[in-house]
Amino acid sequence: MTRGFYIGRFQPFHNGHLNVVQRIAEDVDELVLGIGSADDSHSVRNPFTAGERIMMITKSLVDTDLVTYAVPIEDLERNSVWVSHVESMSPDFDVAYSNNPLVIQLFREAGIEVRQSPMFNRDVLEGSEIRDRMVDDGDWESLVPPAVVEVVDEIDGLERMRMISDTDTNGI
Ligand SMILES: Nc1ncnc2c1ncn2[C@@H]1O[C@H](COP(=O)(O)OP(=O)(O)OP(=O)(O)O)[C@@H](O)[C@H]1O
Ligand SMILES: NC(=O)c1ccc[n+]([C@@H]2O[C@H](COP(=O)(O)O)[C@@H](O)[C@H]2O)c1
Repeated sequence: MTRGFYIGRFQPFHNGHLNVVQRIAEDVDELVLGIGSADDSHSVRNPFTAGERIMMITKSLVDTDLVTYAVPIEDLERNSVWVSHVESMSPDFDVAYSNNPLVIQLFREAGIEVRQSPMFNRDVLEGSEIRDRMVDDGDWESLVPPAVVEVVDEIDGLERMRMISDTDTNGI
């Protein structure tokens, strides 16, 4: 039995992340999704809470043939102890998945195998691009799983993002 660990901020969980999970499912029996920067929300880069991201991920993966766990991981001031922090919060895992250079470095220094995945449609499947479209009334719905659209609707997420964006722009 192999268990993987895939870390991201998932702001929001999009079709690029879904493709990565589907690819990882070919390698492992179980997957922990680490919800990074779990302590941040209501900001331009991190509009959604950890709980809201858990809803997006859990509902999006309900039909995936993989046992998954979503685990919130708060940020720390000290990179040197971040891997221990992750391990203290997560079910044990055998291999980590990330394309983030700092994450790769920290896991490798701790002796944990890291696998990178190819980027899918990165010109549009990128959190910042999708968040911009959500604020600007562009087409974002086609870039995320349908369950994410439902969650954003349930929490009135677009209204929140526009408020945050206005506040940020006006410096209030
Ligand atoms: N389109 C994609 N294809 C494959 N991997 C992706 C894609 N988008 C993001 N990833 C990877 O998923 C992990 C988590 O990414 P993250 O949650 O930061 O999303 P992001 O799209 O890069 O968002 P942001 O623009 O907010 O940083 C990272 O390792 C990232 O490289
Ligand atoms: N010191 C730390 O708290 C630390 C170190 C490395 C990565 N992280 C987090 O891991 C996540 C990595 O995800 P992304 O690949 O989506 O950036 C982010 O939430 C990032 O803040 C935190």
